[in-house]
Amino acid sequence: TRSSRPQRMLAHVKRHAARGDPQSVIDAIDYFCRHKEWAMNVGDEKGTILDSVVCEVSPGAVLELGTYCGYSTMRIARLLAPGARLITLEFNPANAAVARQVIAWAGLEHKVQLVEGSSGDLIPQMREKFGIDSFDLVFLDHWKDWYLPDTRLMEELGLLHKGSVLLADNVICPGAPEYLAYVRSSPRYDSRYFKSHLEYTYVEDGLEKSVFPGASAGSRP
Ligand SMILES: O=C(NC/C=C/[C@H]1O[C@@H](n2cnc3cncnc32)[C@H](O)[C@@H]1O)c1cc([N+](=O)[O-])cc(O)c1O
Ligand SMILES: [Mg+2]
Repeated sequence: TRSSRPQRMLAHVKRHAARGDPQSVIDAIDYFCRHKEWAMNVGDEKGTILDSVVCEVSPGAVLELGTYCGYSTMRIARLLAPGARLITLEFNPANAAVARQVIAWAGLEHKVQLVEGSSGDLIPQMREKFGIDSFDLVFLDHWKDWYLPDTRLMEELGLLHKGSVLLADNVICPGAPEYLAYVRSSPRYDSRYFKSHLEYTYVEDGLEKSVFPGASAGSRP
């Protein structure tokens, strides 16, 4: 059967990127998506915003929702301090298989825990199965109408602490209107929009960075 776009992307990485060199893998994927086949990686322009937030937070524990081919997984993992942990969730086994190989080609597999399954099922298992108490940074890039329910789930499970940062891709295109309305209106978040463009295009898109000031915020005085 015909190969998939993620498989063709992986083949391009193996042909053009140097093993153990995350930047060359990132650059190869950006080249592939810009000049051969568009794909829904966060991309280079929004990627630099992602990088700056990761460096600012310098997280000990990161959760990524929606691995896809592992592009943003690599962007985050390459900036993590020794001992910091990145857990990334992906429910499509074919995408997970490609992502594992992309992450391994970059030599970042020891920094990443790629877990196959749906966020709704796996988020409640973070403590018992992965020994995670709370996340310093969450990157939301999975199905857009799951951003809000998964955020509510993380709140209810106490997986966000004072200062935890939620960074959401695509809040304009394709858009996550309910999520955006929630984080921008809730007294529980200090939210800021980073204007950019949809990956590899001139269409407007952006990232929303929302800091969780703590469960006490927004409660009755
Ligand atoms: O639709 C988009 N992203 C959805 C991402 C989906 C990826 O996350 C997984 N997933 C989904 N819910 C999941 C729940 N749990 C685990 N993995 C999950 C899917 O198996 C897929 O690998 C998108 C679309 C455009 N676009 O221009 O159209 C641009 C973008 O940047 C995008 O991110
Ligand atoms: Mg996206």
